[in-house]
Amino acid sequence: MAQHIVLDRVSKRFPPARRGGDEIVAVDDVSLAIEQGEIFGIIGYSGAGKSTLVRLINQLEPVSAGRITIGDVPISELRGKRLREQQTGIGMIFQRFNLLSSRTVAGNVAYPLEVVGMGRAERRRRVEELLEFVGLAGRADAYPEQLSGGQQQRVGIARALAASPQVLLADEATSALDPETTAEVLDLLARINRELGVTIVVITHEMEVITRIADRVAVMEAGRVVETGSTYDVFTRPQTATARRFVQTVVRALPEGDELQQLRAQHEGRLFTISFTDAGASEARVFGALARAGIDFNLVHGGVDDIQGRVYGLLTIAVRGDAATVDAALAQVGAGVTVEEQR
Ligand SMILES: Nc1ncnc2c1ncn2[C@@H]1O[C@H](COP(=O)(O)OP(=O)(O)OP(=O)(O)O)[C@@H](O)[C@H]1O
Repeated sequence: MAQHIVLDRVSKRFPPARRGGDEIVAVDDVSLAIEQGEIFGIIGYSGAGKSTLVRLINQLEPVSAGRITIGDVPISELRGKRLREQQTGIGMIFQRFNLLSSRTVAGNVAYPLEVVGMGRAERRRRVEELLEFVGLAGRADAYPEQLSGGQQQRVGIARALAASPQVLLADEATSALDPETTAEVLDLLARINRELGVTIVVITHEMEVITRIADRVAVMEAGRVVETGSTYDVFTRPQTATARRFVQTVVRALPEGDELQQLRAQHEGRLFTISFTDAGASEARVFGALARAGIDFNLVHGGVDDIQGRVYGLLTIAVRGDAATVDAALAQVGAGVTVEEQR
């Protein structure tokens, strides 16, 4: 796939909050290549620099160092009219929707089209088409306050798509929504990506957003990108402590410390952890091998997760029976499933 948004050693520094204080390095020497047509997630703790990074991509903030290109346009080097032209090719949606309360739904969606000077009749057609696309065809004359949060975000999305952008930036776009509405908005973003081929960058602290729609993910910490990879790889094999902490909130982790002690106290026998990815293997092979050998076991921890539609299993079982028989049975399990004893 072609590279679409490329950050080359980008930094953003803000002046110190107080006189004599330290300069704030919000983004610190970040290099990143986001591919054409992918959904790219950015995660990290509050203050890690995610919002700043996104504001650099659309140049709401100038970079302090480095270079950003979108397609073949060096956007970080443009100013004035040429920058504004490029910015219309980048849509943005926000956590708080940022709609104009004095304008109707149609008026909000039309706003960016008025700014670029599109004529009234064409504008009307485009607004209709956009509202249809986001599933709000009947609500053109409503005011934002008459809509649910999910509907307001769909207006925000229609407005962001108005100028047919090639890039859509979503800054915590579902963080103010309930789980059901979040799922609807994520489905809409996935559809925009699939049907319109728009490259989407999502910043979020909600890991479900990433496992549901992001093809790849970057983990930020203190202004730096500390880890990047496919969502599946980062979530099944996190390399940094920060990534591990995020991943564990959605993907079941191995029992450790107190939890492991408790499992030992509650269950007789040896504890084994079974892990497998989506290469056609599953826990059924382990269960089958134990059952055939007449070995008694039960599932005590973990489960099977879905990451971007792919399976990841990490489960712990307590196994009772003669040690040699258990070892022999587990030796039969074969490739694709890893079985490890928790000692
Ligand atoms: N305009 C600004 N002036 C000064 N400091 C800023 C400005 N914008 C951001 N910062 C600082 O830069 C750092 C990164 O902030 P940023 O908002 O990008 O982080 P974030 O990861 O998006 O966090 P959150 O999820 O809380 O928004 C923080 O220390 C923040 O206080």
